[in-house]
Amino acid sequence: MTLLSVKGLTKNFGGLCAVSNVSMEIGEGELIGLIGPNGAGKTTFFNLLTGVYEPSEGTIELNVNGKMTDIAGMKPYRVTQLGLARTFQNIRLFKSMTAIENVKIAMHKDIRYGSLSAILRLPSYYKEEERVEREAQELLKVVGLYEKRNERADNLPYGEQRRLEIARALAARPRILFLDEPAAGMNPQETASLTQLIHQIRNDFRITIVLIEHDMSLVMKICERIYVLDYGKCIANGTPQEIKNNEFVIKAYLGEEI
Ligand SMILES: Nc1ncnc2c1ncn2[C@@H]1O[C@H](COP(=O)(O)OP(=O)(O)OP(=O)(O)O)[C@@H](O)[C@H]1O
Repeated sequence: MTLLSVKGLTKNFGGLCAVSNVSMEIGEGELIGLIGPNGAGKTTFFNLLTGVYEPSEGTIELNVNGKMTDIAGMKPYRVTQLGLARTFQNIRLFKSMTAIENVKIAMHKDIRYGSLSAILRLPSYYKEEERVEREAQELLKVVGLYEKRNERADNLPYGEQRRLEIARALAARPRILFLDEPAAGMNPQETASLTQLIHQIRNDFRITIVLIEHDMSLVMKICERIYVLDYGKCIANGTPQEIKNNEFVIKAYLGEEI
């Protein structure tokens, strides 16, 4: 089943065409890689899908209860409500909050008590707070940060901050998770364990994942399909094997190992 359908997506910044006529079909449960040299337009593409930018041209349709719905230009909070969550290339945690507070704050959209219950501290308030606490703890276990749940986010090593961002994105119960360079700044061991984690999340949470990544070992190991951007254009898409052998891709990465 098609979950997200992107057609002819284009974004111009003045005279620069950062994303040019890109189309992409994403099926439910797929794990898709988006690669390309620096400045190819990958983050801009994510920003268009998650409502940060309005497209200059093109359509973005999300399957909402079986109906393809145009989400292009919708506000980011609305896009999140419809089931798209993301992490950022430059980590955006609440630095002075603890790990668990960072996860809990992302659950606000489905908190089930009213403001009156909160002010009067009614039983429904405590019950709901317990549920949120329990779910946040479970998510921290998934990403391997349960023991560090009470540490401030900015005291965590870089690799753990990236994992915390993933837990926070999962707290929004997404249908599609967009990961922007999740392995950036990680050493080879951290990257290997992150690779496993992403695979496990896709299988356990039964969600669709699209990731931007420069680490080819990660991309080639877990992505079922890969799209390649170069100067804003999609120059190839296919299985990891097809991408490895694609002459346009080899040219775009001239001299680099794919
Ligand atoms: N808000 C903006 N205003 C003007 N130009 C922008 C803006 N955002 C991105 N660009 C330009 O658009 C092009 C694509 O940038 P983008 O960040 O999407 O590339 P990328 O593939 O994610 O790169 P990297 O791998 O280095 O993160 C670049 O030339 C960038 O300078």
